Amino acid sequence: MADALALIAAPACACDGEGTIRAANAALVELAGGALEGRPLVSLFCPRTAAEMAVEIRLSLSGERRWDGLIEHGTTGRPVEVRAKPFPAGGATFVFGDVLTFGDGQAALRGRLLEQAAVVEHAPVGIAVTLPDLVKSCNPRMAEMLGYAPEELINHSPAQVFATRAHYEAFIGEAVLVLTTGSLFEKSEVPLRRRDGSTIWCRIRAKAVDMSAREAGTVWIVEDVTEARQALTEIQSIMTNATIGIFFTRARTITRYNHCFGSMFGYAPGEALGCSTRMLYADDAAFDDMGRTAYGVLGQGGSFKTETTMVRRDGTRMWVNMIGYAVNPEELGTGTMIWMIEDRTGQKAAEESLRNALLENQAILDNAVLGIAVVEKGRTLHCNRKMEELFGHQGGSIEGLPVRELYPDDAGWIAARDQTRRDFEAGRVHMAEYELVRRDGKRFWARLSGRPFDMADRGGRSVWLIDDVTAQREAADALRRARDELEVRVQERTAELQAEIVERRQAEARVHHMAYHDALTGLPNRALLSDRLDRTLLAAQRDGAKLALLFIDLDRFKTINDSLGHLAGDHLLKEVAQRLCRVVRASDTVARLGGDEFVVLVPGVRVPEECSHVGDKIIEALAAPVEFEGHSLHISPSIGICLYPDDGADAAGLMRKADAAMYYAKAAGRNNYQYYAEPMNAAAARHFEMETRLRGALLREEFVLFYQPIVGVQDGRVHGLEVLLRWRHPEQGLVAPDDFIPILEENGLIVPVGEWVIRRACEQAMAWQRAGLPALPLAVNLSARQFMHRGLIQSIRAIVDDTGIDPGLLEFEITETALMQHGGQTLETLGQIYRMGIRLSIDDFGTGYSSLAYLKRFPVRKIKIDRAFVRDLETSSEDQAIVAAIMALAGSLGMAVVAEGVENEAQLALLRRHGCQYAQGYLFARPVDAAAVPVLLD
Ligand SMILES: Nc1nc2c(ncn2[C@@H]2O[C@H](COP(=O)(O)O[C@H]3[C@@H](O)[C@H](n4cnc5c(=O)[nH]c(N)nc54)O[C@@H]3COP(=O)(O)O)[C@@H](O)[C@H]2O)c(=O)[nH]1
Repeated sequence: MADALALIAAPACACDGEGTIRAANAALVELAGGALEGRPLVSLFCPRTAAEMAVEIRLSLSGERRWDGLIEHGTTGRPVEVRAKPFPAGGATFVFGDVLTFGDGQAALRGRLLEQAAVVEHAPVGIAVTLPDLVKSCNPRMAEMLGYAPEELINHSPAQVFATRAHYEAFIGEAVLVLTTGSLFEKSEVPLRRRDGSTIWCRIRAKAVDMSAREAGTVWIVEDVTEARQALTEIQSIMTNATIGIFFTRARTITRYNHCFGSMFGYAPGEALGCSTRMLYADDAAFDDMGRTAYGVLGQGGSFKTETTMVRRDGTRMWVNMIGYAVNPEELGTGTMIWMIEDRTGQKAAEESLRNALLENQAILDNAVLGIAVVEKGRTLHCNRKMEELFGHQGGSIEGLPVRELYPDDAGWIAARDQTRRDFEAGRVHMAEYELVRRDGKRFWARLSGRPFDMADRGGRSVWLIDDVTAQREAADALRRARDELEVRVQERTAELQAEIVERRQAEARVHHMAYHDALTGLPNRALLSDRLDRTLLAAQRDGAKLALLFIDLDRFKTINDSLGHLAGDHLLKEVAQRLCRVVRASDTVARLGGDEFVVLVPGVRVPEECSHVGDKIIEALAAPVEFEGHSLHISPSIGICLYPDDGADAAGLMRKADAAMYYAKAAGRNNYQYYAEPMNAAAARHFEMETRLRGALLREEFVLFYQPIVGVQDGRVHGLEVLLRWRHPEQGLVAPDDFIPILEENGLIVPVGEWVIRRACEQAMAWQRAGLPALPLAVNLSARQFMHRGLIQSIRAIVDDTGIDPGLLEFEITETALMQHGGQTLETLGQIYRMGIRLSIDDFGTGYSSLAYLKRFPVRKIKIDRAFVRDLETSSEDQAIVAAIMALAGSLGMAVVAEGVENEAQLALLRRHGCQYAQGYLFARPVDAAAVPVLLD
C-alpha cells in the first residue's frame, strides 16, 4: 500500500473501512505536517467541513460511490481537491491535489468554495454532513443548537442527538428511503435531544451530496423550530380552547378553523377547509361588501372589526362580531388572514329585548299618569313627560332643576327634605302629600313617594313618584263636607225619626185608645166595654157574683142634636158622660156605644135593688139642664137594666136584654129605668127587625101616603086633607105610623122619610089639580126632629120649586111639645116657613106644656085639639072644660081650631057648640089612599 502510494505524486493516503489512515505518502505527510497512520482521515479537514467530509468519506469508504470534490485543508483552510476511490474490500484511497494546480478555473472554483464555506460557517441553521452513522462535519450553529462542541459531534454517531438509538434508526430508515432516490428528505418536526437532555424540535431537510459517490455523504439542514412549534402549539391550544370562532383564510378560502367556529357555523371538523368564505354570507353582495371593506382596512396593517350577520350551514342567520388580521398585510391576496368570530345573536336578541324593554319602559314612563323623577344631590336628574306637565316645564327644562324650586316656599321644602331624610335613614320609603308649585306659580297638592336607588346609600340617587292629588283632596274635602252634612242630616233625621217614633207610638197609643175609647167623651167604647164585660163575667162566674148592665138612652137627644146642631149635641154628650162617671163607682165602667146610648157596667152587685139606686142616681144627675150657648138643654135618660146571672149568662145576650129594657123605659114615659123581663125580649126583637127593615123601605118604595079630610064643622065641607104616612110591610101589610115613626125618629130616618112625604104629597096635589080636582090644602105632619133639622127650610123650598105647588096650599102640623122644646130656634124656623107662605098648625094641642108667651109670638093660625080630649068629650066634663079653654085661648090668639078623632055626631055637636071651626075623624072619613080621595071630594 505504501509503495503504491509512493508512486503517487499528489498527496494521498489509504484508509480502512472505518476511515482511519492506514498509509500516507510523503507528500501528504508533508502537507499534513506529521505522521498520519492511525489518524482519522477526517481530521485532515477543516472542522467546518469535517461533518460534510465525514459523510463523503464514509460513502467513499463503503464503496457506495466515488467522491470527487473540494475540501478545506484542516490546517491551512485552503481548498483541496480530493478524489476518493473505494477499495472493493472496504476502505479507499484518497488523493489530494492543490487547487492551485488546477489553473485559473480552479482558482475561481476555489474562491466559490471559500464563499460557500463562509456561508456554512455563519448559516443561522444547523448544517452537517454525515456518513453512515457518523457526523462528517457540522457548522457551529448545529453544535450550538444541540448544545455540543463541534468536535463532540464530528466523527461521532448522530444517534446521540436522538432520544434513543431506536428513534435514530427509525428516523434514518425513513430518511434513507427518500435520500437513496436522490430526493430531498424533509421532515418538519423532529425531536432531537440536546446534550443537556432537553429536547429541541427541528425541521430537518437532507439530501445526498453525490448520488454517484456514496462516500460523499449526506448534507443535513437542521432548523430549530422549537419556538415556532411552541407558538403553533399555543395557537392550536388557543384555537381549541377559544370560546370564539377562529378561522384562517388565504385568498378568502378557509384554511383552518377551530372547534368553536365549527360549532358556531355548524361545520364538522375539517368540513369547511378549502371552502370559500362566501358560504358564510347571505349573498354575493354581502360577501363582496365585506371583502371590500375588510381588505381596505387590513391592507393598511390594521385590524378589521365589524358587527354583521353571517349564515350558518343550515341557512339560519346570526349576528357576529368579527375581527380580522392580516398575517402579512403586504400579502393580502395570498397571505393568511385570521378571523375571530363572536356569536352575538344571543346578545343581540338580549340587546334587542333590552332595547325594547327600554323603549317600553320609556313609553311607560312617558305615558305614566304619575310624574317620575330621579333626584340626586337636591336636583332632578331625569324625569318623565308627566313630571314636566305637572310642573309646567317642557322640553327637559326640569332636568337639573333644584328640587327646592318645586316647592312654593322654604318652609315646605325644608319640611319635606327633613322628613325624607328621616325616612331614608330609617330605611323607609318616604310618602307624604305636599303643596308644590308649577313654573307659572300655580300651586297644587301632590302625593310624593320617594326611595333611594340603593338603600345602603341613602344620600345617593333617589326615585320619586309624584301624583297630583289636588282634585282628590278637593273631592276628599267635598266628601268630608258631604259626610259632615250627612252626619248632621243623619242626626237630624235620627231626631226626626225618634220624634216620628215617639209620634207614632203616641199615634199608636191614640189609635189604641181610639180603638177602645169613644173619641168624643173619652169613655170606653163598645169594644172595650165588651172586653170588660167578658172579663167581669168570667170573674163573676168564678166568684159566683152578680153584675148589672144599665143601658141608657137619652130622651129627645136627637131632636136637640138636629135642632141645635152637632156642637150642642156633642157638648151635651160630654156633659152626660162626665155626670155618669161622677155618680158611679170607680170599679164600674161607663161606656158610650154611639149616638146617645151609654152603658154602665156594675160588677159585684149583691142584690138587684142596688141597680135601682144606680138608676136613680143617673136620673138625678141628668136632671139638671145643660147650658150651651145660652140654651138650657133638658135631657133625661131611659134606662134598661139586666142582671147576670138572673137575665142571662153571655155578654151579647145581656146587652140585648138591657137594650130591650131601655125601650120599655122609653115606652113607659121616659126618664125612668126598667128591669128586664122576659117579654121584653120578644118586643125588642120585633123592634130590631123593624128598624132593620125600615132602613131600606124608602128605596124599596114601601111607603105610601093616605089622606084624611078635614071638614068644616058648620058647613060639613072638606076644607083640607091631612097627609098620613103608611108603611106597606111586605109581610105585615100596612103598618101604622105609631109603630114605626118613633123608630124613624130614633135612627134619624125621619128626616129623609119626612122630606119624601112632603115631596110626594105636593106631587099628588099637583096631580089632582091637573086631574081637575079642586085645589085643597094639605096638612103634612112634621116630627120634632124633622122640624128642628137644619136642612128643613132648604128642603121645603126645593120641593115647592120642583113641584110648583102653591105654598098657600101647604100646612105643616107640628106638635105642641116640639114647638115648645127649642124656644128661639123654633120661632126662627116657623118664621121662615111662614114667610114662604106655608101655613102652620099646632098638633096634639093640650098634651104638652105650651107657653102662652111663645104661642102668642108663633106665626100659627090653627090649633088641633088632641083626640084624647075629644074621645070622651060627651061624657067628660073635664074634657069639655079643656076644649072650652082651648077654644077660648085660640079665639083670643086669633087661631082656628081643628078637633081630632071625631067619631060621632055627639062629639061633633059639642064641638060645634064650643065654636070649633074644623073637625077630623072617622065620623067623616078614615084615612084613604090617593086613589080614593076624588071619591071623598064628590
Ligand atoms: N111626623 C109624622 N107623623 C105622622 C105622619 N103620618 C101620621 N103621623 C102621625 O102618626 C100618628 C098616628 O097617625 P095615624 O095612625 O095615621 O092616625 C091618624 C088618624 O088615623 C087618627 N084618627 C083620625 N080620626 C080618628 C078617629 O076618629 N078615631 C081615632 N081613634 N083615630 C082617628 O088620628 C091620627 C091623626 O092624628 P093627628 O096627626 O094628630 O091629626 C099621628 O100622631 C100622626 O100625626 C107623618 O107623615 N109624619
